[in-house]
Amino acid sequence: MDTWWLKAYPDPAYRSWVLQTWNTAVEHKTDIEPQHYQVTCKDGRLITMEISGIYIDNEFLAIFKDATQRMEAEDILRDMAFLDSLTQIANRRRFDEKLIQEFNLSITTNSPLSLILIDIDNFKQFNDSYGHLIGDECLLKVAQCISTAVSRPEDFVARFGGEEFVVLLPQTSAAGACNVAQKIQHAISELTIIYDHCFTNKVTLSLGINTRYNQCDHIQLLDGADKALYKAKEHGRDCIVVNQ
Ligand SMILES: Nc1nc2c(ncn2[C@@H]2O[C@H](COP(=O)(O)OP(=O)(O)OP(=O)(O)O)[C@@H](O)[C@H]2O)c(=O)[nH]1
Repeated sequence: MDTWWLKAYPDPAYRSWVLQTWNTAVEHKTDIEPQHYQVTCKDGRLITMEISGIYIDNEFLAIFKDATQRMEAEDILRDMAFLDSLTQIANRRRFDEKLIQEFNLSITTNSPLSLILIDIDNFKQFNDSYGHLIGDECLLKVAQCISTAVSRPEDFVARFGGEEFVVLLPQTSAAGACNVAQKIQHAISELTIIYDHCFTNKVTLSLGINTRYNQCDHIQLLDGADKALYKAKEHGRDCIVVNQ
């Protein structure tokens, strides 16, 4: 049995936590609620077991279920619910959740929070010239460019809808957000999309920035970025505007 414990739970800290959970249940003669444990198989594979225990007349009945496949399926479903299938970045639903989380965190920690709303310029014309498939490829490449330009782990990129993207920048002032917006513009200026063996016209973006200010709520934060984006379009596109 000791050898089994060593093999199934090679990490000493994790093994001691699992043992403690089980020993406590045995001591208190209580059932063990189903929990997931990472168990190492004989061949070294790591699987997730759902393990529960029922205490019956001084005996303990342990129930082991391999939950690996179910959890993988759940991961896929979660990804499908929160990932945009075309661009493989977070979707609008995920962004809406994240915005509220980060907004509340920025109030609690009294730190700045900036948001960049991005729209591909004249995308209707792009689709009309090259077709929807190349349009879709363009959206995927723009999403990749934005994600690569945004480097800090806490920064968050999502497809806002259609040809619009959004970047959420925790702990970032308006000046910092401008730097990120410039990096995105630079990355896009180097973007190439091939149509019929030739490069398509250059893709450009309009970007609107807003930073959380006192008394504003998360809707106003988004609304301010939208107003700035509208101004960027009015100013002739391919530019960055900060909401004042
Ligand atoms: N290929 C493709 N096109 C999309 C997708 N979502 C939105 N679009 C297209 O994006 C275009 C957006 O057009 P408009 O809202 O007129 O904006 P625009 O042409 O970019 O003009 P400005 O924003 O003013 O620069 C429309 O033609 C939509 O059909 C998509 O998933 N794939």
